Amino acid sequence: MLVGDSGVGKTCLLVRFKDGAFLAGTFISTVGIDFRNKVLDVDGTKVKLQMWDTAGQERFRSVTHAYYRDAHALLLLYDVTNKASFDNIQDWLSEIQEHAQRDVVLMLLGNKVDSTHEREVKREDGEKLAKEYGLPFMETSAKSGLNVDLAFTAIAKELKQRTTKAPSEPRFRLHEYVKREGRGGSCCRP
Ligand SMILES: Nc1nc2c(ncn2[C@@H]2O[C@H](COP(=O)(O)OP(=O)(O)OP(=O)(O)O)[C@@H](O)[C@H]2O)c(=O)[nH]1
Repeated sequence: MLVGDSGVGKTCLLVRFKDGAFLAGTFISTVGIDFRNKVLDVDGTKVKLQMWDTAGQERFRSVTHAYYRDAHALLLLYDVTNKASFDNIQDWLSEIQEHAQRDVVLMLLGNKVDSTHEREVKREDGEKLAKEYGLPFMETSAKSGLNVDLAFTAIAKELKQRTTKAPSEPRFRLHEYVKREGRGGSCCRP
């Protein structure tokens, strides 16, 4: 499930992952909740991800609350060009604590990293916040595609392990995987 303020790029991130395209142009806010499926090959196993795209607008909050309970993983997004969306992360974390399952997989993403000139949130600030809450963190761009597949693949690997891991299999380590595989945030032309 993707959560975060309105306009941070949740729908675009999902569309980039699902269809490999960027939704440029007019911003159409999600109403309530929407979902898309994608089947991934994770180390030889087919994993079907059902991805719920929530509305960031305050007025839909009660609708999205109802979905937290069933979510296995949450991608919490802010927009690196919008400081307010970053400042609101703490409030989102409180919501998550209140409504989501205790063992939900949670990842923090700073999106729109392609907009280098408009950046208002430094990468280090994202890293610091993530560290404070013990969250895996990456900067992404739905526009350039930076780290988008990686974020969803990491989640899929973690979820697959939680359901099917044999005792003899090595443990998948989400934090380490994201740190190792994630690419730098301020490069990459669209
Ligand atoms: N430059 C840039 N723009 C982006 C990126 N992702 C989204 N946008 C733009 O940001 C605006 C909002 O994107 P959405 O994906 O609709 O935002 P949302 O978080 O789903 O918004 P709600 O549905 O209201 O919660 C759109 O105009 C997008 O084109 C990105 O990675 N880079």
